[in-house]
Amino acid sequence: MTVLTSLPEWKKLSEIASTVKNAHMRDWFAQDASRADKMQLEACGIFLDYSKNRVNEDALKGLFDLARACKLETLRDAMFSGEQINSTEGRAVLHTALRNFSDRKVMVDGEDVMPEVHATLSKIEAFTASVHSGEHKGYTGKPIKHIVAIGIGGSFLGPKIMTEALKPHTVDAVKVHFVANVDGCHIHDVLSSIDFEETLVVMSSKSFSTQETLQNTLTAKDWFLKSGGTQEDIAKHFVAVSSNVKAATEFGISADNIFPMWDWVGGRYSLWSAIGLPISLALGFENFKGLLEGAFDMDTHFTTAPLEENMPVLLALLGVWYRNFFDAQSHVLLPYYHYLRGLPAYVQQLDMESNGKEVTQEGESVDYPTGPIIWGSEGTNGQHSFHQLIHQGSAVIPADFMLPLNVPNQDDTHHAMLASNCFGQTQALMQGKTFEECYADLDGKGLDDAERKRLAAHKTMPGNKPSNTFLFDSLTPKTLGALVAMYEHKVFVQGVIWNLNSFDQWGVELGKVLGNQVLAGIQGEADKDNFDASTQQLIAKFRAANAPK
Ligand SMILES: O=P(O)(O)OC[C@H]1O[C@H](O)[C@H](O)[C@@H](O)[C@@H]1O
Repeated sequence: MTVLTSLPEWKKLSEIASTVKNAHMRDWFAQDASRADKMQLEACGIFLDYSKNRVNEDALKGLFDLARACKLETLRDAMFSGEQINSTEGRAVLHTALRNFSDRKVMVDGEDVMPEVHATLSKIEAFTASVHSGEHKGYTGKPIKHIVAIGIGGSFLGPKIMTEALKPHTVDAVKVHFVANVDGCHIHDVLSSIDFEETLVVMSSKSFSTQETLQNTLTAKDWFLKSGGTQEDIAKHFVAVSSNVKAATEFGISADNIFPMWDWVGGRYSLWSAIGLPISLALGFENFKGLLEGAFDMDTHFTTAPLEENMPVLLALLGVWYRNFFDAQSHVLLPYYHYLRGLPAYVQQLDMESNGKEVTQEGESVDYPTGPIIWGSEGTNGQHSFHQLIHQGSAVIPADFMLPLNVPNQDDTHHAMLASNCFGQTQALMQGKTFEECYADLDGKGLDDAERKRLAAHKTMPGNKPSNTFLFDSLTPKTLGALVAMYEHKVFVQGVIWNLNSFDQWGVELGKVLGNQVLAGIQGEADKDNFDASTQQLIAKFRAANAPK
């Protein structure tokens, strides 16, 4: 038995869960007219209605007791103060320092990192201004019109999805194109549509060793040189963001053109660092700063609000409740806002790369489920496809619905329909439709009783399906920053409860190593006996199809 499952708080929750499983939220709402009023929270411009969850007062109390038993507050403070909580890599975890607008010093190895953070922000601000004003010119004197942002994983998803979410704030001066996949089709499509004299490449790689990013940058460099640029002109057209300044300079990026980041910023937590440069270029520095300010507000809420009123803590505990006591295997995110459609993919990396682990901090196997599968897409589209499984499938799938109360260029009819679908879905999931209601609906349809019962069974929706609903005024940079930080802290809290190191990613690292070994096999530079029979067969097929004709 692990420490977690032997805690009395854990055992108590198991008992509470067995009672709660027999209750229906429909009845709770009928019995308590103030349920919705009691089960809501507001923080940093985000309103949360969590009343449509399968929790009563006992369950909530039990969950907060569990958080305290797991020393959540102590570990939270350890993260913020720069302790090396990433124990397998010996690193501090300080993405919160990147958006620290207080006077608080943040110490790493005895040194305050805030001056470096501020200097980098100033560099981003100045560079953004010089590109937007046309002061930074390409080597033929033309202003920059296109930014090709190359990166993958955390060096891609954050910048791309935040830029997309804040589309109404896009500047006219430049167009930002994101390239992640090593599939040559992607970079080809981008480069073939733009003029190299007006293009700036931003290469983002914390490690400066990621195959996809290096190759895409080499391809862009090759394109630039073949189009007519020279080696000396590269400085005006290529900049890099990396914590590995040595590798970046060796690659040919001039030292002045390197925006630094640090090993205490995890890849999936890096959009707040210079990895966010493409966001600043796409939206303007003030909007990038707005994101950071919103995240800082959420950090302040997370570190100061009592656990019972703490949004990330509450969300995390609800997630633990379903994952560990209701066997929920996944969690769905449903933004009812077209521009926020990428958020599920963003949170997918954040959550699954952080808590997709099965050993505890001490290296023991867990005896409880950990990180769920995160998925989702924009509403209302999903209603016409996968929502079926959320309504009537056999698994519990907790859902996060989110809706801005106002949108840019608002068409009131469209917007009212969007909202009504969002709210209607949460209502349908909670209430369901009983067999008796469905049976009654089939009265007078000329069916015999057996057929009427058979059809009613198919139409019955059990309900009792949990959801959170988030509302915000409109999706400003600040609100988005707060929303993303809220999910970051939710993931952190779950990592604390599950006693995981949420900040390494050894599974992904192995994939990178094996990918390079197989590449050597494909290029005929590795002994085939290095590979299992299946992989040998696949390599052979590929080599045959690509053999010189
Ligand atoms: O920024 P890079 O060093 O190129 O890394 C890019 C990505 O690589 C890996 O896949 C990691 O798991 C991600 O967390 C990281 O964001």
